[in-house]
Amino acid sequence: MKPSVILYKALPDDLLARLEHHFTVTRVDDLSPETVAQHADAFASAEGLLGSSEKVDSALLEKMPGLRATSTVSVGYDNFDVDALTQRGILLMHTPTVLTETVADTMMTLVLATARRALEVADRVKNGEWTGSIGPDWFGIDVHHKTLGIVGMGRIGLALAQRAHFGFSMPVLYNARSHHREAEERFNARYCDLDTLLAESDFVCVVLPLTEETRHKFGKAQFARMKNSAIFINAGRGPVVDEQALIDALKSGEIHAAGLDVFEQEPLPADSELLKLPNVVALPHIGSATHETRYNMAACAVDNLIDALQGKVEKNCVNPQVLK
Ligand SMILES: NC(=O)C1=CN([C@@H]2O[C@H](COP(=O)(O)OP(=O)(O)OC[C@H]3O[C@@H](n4cnc5c(N)ncnc54)[C@H](OP(=O)(O)O)[C@@H]3O)[C@@H](O)[C@H]2O)C=CC1
Ligand SMILES: O=CC(=O)O
Repeated sequence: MKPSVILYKALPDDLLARLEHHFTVTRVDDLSPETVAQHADAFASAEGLLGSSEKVDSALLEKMPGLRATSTVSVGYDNFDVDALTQRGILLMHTPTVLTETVADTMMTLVLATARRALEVADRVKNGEWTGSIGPDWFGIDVHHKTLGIVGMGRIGLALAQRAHFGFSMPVLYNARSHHREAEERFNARYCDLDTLLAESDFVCVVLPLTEETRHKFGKAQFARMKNSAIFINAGRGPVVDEQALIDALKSGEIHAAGLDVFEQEPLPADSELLKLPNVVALPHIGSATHETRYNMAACAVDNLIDALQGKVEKNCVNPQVLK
């Protein structure tokens, strides 16, 4: 008999067929208690779980006593209680690498859009305000040759450094828990403590995972250390930033602008003060959202689950200690 799997995300037809070739698949809309109760037998017998953007915690795991592997269609895994999974001997698989270049492109989009005020002035054109030669109140600031600070020099940070160094001749500063020789040798990146990076960067680009150490790592004190001309970019996770402190810093002129792909609450509430600020570019968490990359992530997640349930895990495992 094929192992049973719960699927809580829509997949392209060919990938669904691949999954169904290996497993008996129960498709659900979400992992809410109501959905779990409605499909109680399927959850109770499931050996695998595949999807994204839903909390997987102890309460859910209680309902899934046969679970052996979870596979998320994302690289970030802050929605998962990793300790609870590991204690129960359940593998957690994720999708690093396949989305790296696309997310770095998104970050560069935010750098350019904020610096050149692309959305703001495009709106003026649409509103019929381009009625003569534009003046300095339409101007932006240069990106090329400015200093770009990267907080989180992992896979995506490295791809961002490549773009900044080769594409825009930008000096690159970085901060992470450890030194990254590849970034230093290939992109001339300079390791800094966080305070130095904040003080010296024209663009502060954050691409950190959400953990207990990174939650609210950026607050009033960090924005105060930045230049008044600094532009703050966040494509890691919203709660890495104290959003109210960011709003205050933007309103008071402590920093110049912000480009954000992630927020403390997603979707961003329509009444968020961020949406009222002309110096904010807010994107709806589209870091990896291209047709090609989202397909590749889904394919990776399907293959990861097949590998995990067949005992063939060689990569993409968050808690490999379960295998020992
Ligand atoms: N907006 C979007 O759509 C997307 C957002 N993301 C987010 O980006 C994150 C990073 O992805 P990726 O680059 O692949 O991950 P990596 O694991 O490759 O990189 C993470 C980096 O963060 C650093 N880091 C972690 N904790 C700390 C800390 N406490 N202090 C300083 N640095 C720290 C790591 O340091 P060290 O190298 O020293 O270990 C590493 O350099 C994901 O976890 C996810 O949250 C990812 C994809 C899309
Ligand atoms: O936010 C997206 C991810 O893959 O993590």
